[in-house]
Amino acid sequence: MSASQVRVAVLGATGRMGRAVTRLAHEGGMKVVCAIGASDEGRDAGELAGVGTLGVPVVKHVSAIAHSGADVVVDFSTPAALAEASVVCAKSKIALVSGTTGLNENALAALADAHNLCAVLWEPNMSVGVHVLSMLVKRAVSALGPSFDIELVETHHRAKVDAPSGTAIRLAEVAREARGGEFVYGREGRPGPRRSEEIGVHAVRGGDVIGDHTVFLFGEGERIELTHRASSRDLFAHGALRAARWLAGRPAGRYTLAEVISSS
Ligand SMILES: NC(=O)C1=CN([C@@H]2O[C@H](COP(=O)(O)OP(=O)(O)OC[C@H]3O[C@@H](n4cnc5c(N)ncnc54)[C@H](OP(=O)(O)O)[C@@H]3O)[C@@H](O)[C@H]2O)C=CC1
Ligand SMILES: O=C(O)C1=N[C@H](C(=O)O)C[C@H](O)C1
Repeated sequence: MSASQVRVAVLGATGRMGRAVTRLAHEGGMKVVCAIGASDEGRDAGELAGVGTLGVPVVKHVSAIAHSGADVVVDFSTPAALAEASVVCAKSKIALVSGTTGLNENALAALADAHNLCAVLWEPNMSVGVHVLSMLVKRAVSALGPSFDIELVETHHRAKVDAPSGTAIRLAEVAREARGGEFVYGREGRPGPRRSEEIGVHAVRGGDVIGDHTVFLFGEGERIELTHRASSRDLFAHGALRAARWLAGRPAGRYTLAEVISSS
């Protein structure tokens, strides 16, 4: 769909990502028709996002999506809110783009059910740069072979509630698919010498870091470090809105950012 035709419901509209999504959707000519947040009920979503009054008051209930006229929901919220939205989108046949991380079994099951009834795209990282990073990781891990040790370090702002980041888990999965292995989350005590099959995953939290990911590949006498650093949340919001434009109107199914990038 062209941007001006797409009607968007923003789930998590009062949050860091949701405000960026609302602002960039509006600036990009999309119509924000619904805004959901746990607080700030009744406040205008455009004012919260710094783009002036949009006439879209924040509502608390995810069920509002059903009657909003939205073509697509863009979600950056919590696993519980995403689980609820998956059910509403599935029933109402509304497309769902979600970047929420730290998903529990309930949210994963709700998303999996929704794939059968509406178009769903869930990605732990909506940036094109991280998409390319994961291709580089796959290639480097395969080329270097088992003599190189794989460790991942992610760094995020102090307010992040899940660890390790969804992106770090995805990158670790990419490495494991390339050559097998076993995830080790942090180390403490006396774990003994590192085993070659370990894929170490480590989370650092502090300040206002938007999101850094480094994949270390340690060999004898050399190492490779593949790093992505986000310096603005806008890149994630842009990626999610690009996906939303692409996904709106598509048949039920599970879609990926890779498909969006390769075809739009
Ligand atoms: N895939 C990607 O590219 C990215 C993913 N993320 C992920 O997105 C998620 C949100 O991140 P961020 O914006 O920083 O977090 P925030 O805490 O700033 O925002 C969370 C939003 O969810 C809302 N919310 C919480 N509970 C409910 C509920 N029960 N019903 C409706 N809304 C609810 C909050 O409302 P209120 O503020 O009113 O309490 C808020 O609007 C995280 O999982 C994060 O990891 C983040 C960046 C990029
Ligand atoms: O919570 C965040 O901020 C981010 N979360 C995502 C994740 O968990 O991977 C993506 C990004 O790094 C920012």
